[in-house]
Amino acid sequence: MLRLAVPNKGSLSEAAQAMLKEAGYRSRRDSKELVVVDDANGWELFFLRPRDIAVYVGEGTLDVGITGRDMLIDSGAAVEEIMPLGFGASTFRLAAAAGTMSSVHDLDGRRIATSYAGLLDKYLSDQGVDARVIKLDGAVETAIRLGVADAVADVVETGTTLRNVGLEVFGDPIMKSEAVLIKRQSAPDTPGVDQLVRRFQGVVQARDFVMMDYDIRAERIEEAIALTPGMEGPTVSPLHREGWVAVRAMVRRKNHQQVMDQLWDIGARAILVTDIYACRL
Ligand SMILES: Nc1ncnc2c1ncn2[C@@H]1O[C@H](COP(=O)(O)OP(=O)(O)OP(=O)(O)O)[C@@H](O)[C@H]1O
Ligand SMILES: O=P(O)(O)OC[C@H]1O[C@H](OP(=O)(O)OP(=O)(O)O)[C@H](O)[C@@H]1O
Ligand SMILES: [Mg+2]
Repeated sequence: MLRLAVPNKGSLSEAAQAMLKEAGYRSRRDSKELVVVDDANGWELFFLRPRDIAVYVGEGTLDVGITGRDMLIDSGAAVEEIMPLGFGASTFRLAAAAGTMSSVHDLDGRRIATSYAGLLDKYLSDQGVDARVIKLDGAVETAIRLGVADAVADVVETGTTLRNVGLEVFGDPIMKSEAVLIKRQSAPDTPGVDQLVRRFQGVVQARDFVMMDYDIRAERIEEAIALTPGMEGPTVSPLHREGWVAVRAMVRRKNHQQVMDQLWDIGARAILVTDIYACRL
């Protein structure tokens, strides 16, 4: 049996379980279940804190894990990224009371609160800044108000948490993160892990693309193919109506409305867009 680590709580937990389910793996019945055996696929799933996952995988006790890229870097564990998973996007940033700081160099000799001390230490030394890092477990935004720190370094997604306590980001973003699949550094490829990666890639692609079907006059087909080139090339089939063809192609979800506008302008009609339930490209 291969072993996969899945976040048991926090921002990545639900999305990671949804991905496993879509990829055909068992998920847990309730949030108190810490180990799930998926006999059909030959995997044991371990539900662990996202922060600990890189450590377990780095020690070689688990084959692969799902965690945040920021947590991977923060852990300093001997792990490497196999693939990004397309959820849990966030940016790791510096913040301070509005108008008080403008660059990382303003932090020289100051105190910075964070729950990502490994990541912050590395950034400060790369930037040649000598500051004191105060390691906290969470809710670090409050540390400034309570006089424990002059600035914070934390995950920002919508910015709501910072705004609520009157803080503002400053300096360059430290890093962009998202959920990633990880393995131990230079661990050999195994068929079971390759299969999991292919399934996850299928889920990411099924979410990224839609299927587009439309009818168009045969003489406009080259223009249409330029707009919807598909993967290996679109499927073009004859229509019962003389001089018309039907086209079927995968299109990036985020562009699909623009593509529909452009197809309409060159005379395409009966344009249909459907979700892709699963795929292997
Ligand atoms: N608001 C958010 N939006 C998107 N991703 C986030 C957000 N907060 C954290 N993350 C990401 O989720 C990952 C794990 O963070 P999370 O907050 O779940 O862990 P934690 O702080 O250890 O757990 P908890 O918050 O339950 O104590 C990190 O990679 C982080 O970048
Ligand atoms: O920009 P926003 O959308 O407001 O999200 C960012 C917040 O989300 C996370 O907190 P979490 O809920 O994980 O609590 P924690 O600080 O205890 O980890 C993170 O630490 C920020 O506080
Ligand atoms: Mg958190």
